Amino acid sequence: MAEDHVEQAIQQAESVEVDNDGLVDIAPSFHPTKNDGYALIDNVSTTSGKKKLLNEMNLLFPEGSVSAILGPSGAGKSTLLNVLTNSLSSNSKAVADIHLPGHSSFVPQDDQLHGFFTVKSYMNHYAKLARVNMPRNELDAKIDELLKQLGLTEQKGTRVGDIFLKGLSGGQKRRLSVALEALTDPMNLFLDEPTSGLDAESALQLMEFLKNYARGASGRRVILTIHQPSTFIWQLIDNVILLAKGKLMYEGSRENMEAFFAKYEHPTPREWNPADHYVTMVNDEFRDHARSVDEWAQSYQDWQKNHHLGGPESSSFFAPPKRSGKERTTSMVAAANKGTVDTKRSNSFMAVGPLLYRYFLNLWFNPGILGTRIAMYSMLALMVGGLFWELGDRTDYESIISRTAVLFYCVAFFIFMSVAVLPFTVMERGIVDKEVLNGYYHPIAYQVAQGLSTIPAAGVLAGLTSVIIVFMLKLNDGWWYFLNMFLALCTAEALAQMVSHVVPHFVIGMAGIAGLFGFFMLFMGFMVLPSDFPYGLGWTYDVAFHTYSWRSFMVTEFQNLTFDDPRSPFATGHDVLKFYEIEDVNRWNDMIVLACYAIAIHLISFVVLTIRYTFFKGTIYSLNGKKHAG
Ligand SMILES: Nc1ncnc2c1ncn2[C@@H]1O[C@H](COP(=O)(O)OP(=O)(O)OP(=O)(O)O)[C@@H](O)[C@H]1O
Repeated sequence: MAEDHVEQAIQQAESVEVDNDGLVDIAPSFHPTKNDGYALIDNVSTTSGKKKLLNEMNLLFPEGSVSAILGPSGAGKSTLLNVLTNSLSSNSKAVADIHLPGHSSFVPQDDQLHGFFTVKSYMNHYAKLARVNMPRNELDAKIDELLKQLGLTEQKGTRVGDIFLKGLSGGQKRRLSVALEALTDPMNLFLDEPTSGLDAESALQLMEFLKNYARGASGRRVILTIHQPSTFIWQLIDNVILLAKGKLMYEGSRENMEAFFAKYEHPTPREWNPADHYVTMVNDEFRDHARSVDEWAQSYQDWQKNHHLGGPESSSFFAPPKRSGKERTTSMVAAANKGTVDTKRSNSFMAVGPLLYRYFLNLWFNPGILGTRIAMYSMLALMVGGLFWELGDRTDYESIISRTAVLFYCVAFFIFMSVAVLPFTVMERGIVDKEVLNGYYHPIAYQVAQGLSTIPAAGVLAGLTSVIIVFMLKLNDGWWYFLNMFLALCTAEALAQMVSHVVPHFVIGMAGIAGLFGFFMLFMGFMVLPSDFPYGLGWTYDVAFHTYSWRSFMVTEFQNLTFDDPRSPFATGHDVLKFYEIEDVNRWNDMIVLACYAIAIHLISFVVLTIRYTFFKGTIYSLNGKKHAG
């Protein structure tokens, strides 16, 4: 019985037809055309060159096909996907020529989504981000159709959900991630493990959607990694790239794969899932099989010389496309006539508007960002108000100490609380990474939106604390108090955002920013007078932005006061300011310094983000030694 099976498979392998221009028809549903993509990989390694992540391989991504990158854990699937999407990590490099014409979109494995959007409003948001140029009714119809195909029609009004509010299930989130990218009809749709975590029916529906998507217009292709395709899903894959230990085990039509394994005496037992069989046969990490990974790699080299168009030995790899009615399936021909969505994305700066809108929604719906801080600031301002009730009416000695203590607290604590924005910007980074990679906007557009979005938040918090504290304590010049607190918060948030762009985890970011604020508090001129700074540390007084805020608070409060307490060494507020060596301070100058400080930090953030997204990733060199563009 098994022998029959082997015989049948070998016959299938050997029955491939060679046509009169010398090209090989390897399977009826796999016909390269001029739109086919390819990747000629020489090698992928760590930057030190010590570890080879992928060996030499030539891969073909036929037009209209679903290509699956398959292999055991650690085979190099993600590395290959990263090479194809030009998103290699900074400690790796590649030498490869990649030709995947048209716009590409990548759907990462972990769904990078904001929780406050509903399914429909998220689709609309992405249409705006990508600047889809389509009449409203057509866009609505397209969104409805996509949601229908992905089984999300009933969830149209459901929120995505987050840690605060349960929303879509994991599988629904995955399908939404696909719908968001499919909305703008990328030519190359990449997906990392799109079916992991989905139930059998959802996974099948998603794969059917992807297959139809690939066939949906000429020049499209879907490239995905997959761990364990079910038997149903396996039938929907057109093209397979099987990897093990960074080596190519098989590349080509799925339909011809059985013939390859049968030829080398490993046909799939009838009751087995073929994908499981192939992946198991090339996995020698746990136990030895009859053939080692190297032997399989060599077998494939031998095989492709005779059976594959894309082999390195094949002069037809770059041959002109073979086009005839017979060569393309009916669905592909029909699809070729369909248009694709007109978008104006490509790192557009116009995305600032939709990004800003998204930030405001985030502020409004995400209690962790603004709600908790409003509660904390109000509660503490009320406590300060209660403790120092009507302090402004007092002219005794203790009131001088109380005033300086309160003003120190306002600068130190309220600014310190800005650290709360950091976790949310770090957590959002995955979303931004995905959107920048997919070309929705330039990182600078993101930074501008982020910077602008801090203004209303800082305004609300500064307004709230100013009203409560100035009113309850009867402090001088409420407007000055507000302006000072507002600019100090803007600067602190800019700093927290900048730190969030560089730290690997928000805990490290919070520790870093807490340390920085602690440093600034020490050197702002309250704990140590500027003239008492140890030699060589004078610059810290000017660098700490707390300095400008604190001394402006002090000048605003003390400048016109007189004290009638004989115990007080200070007869006037001016004497107090003189003691702190800030009697000549010009508040306007300090406010300008604070504003410039915030702007300078945002400018540094531009540079940091540009480096992060442009230079801080693995380089792909072309086979002739040049750097890969984009
Ligand atoms: N930048 C790197 N530096 C060092 N080793 C790396 C780097 N990137 C990947 N590797 C190693 O290369 C191998 C392939 O990794 P990759 O993530 O591509 O595998 P995978 O097939 O996607 O695995 P899985 O299915 O488990 O996600 C692994 O052994 C991994 O440790």
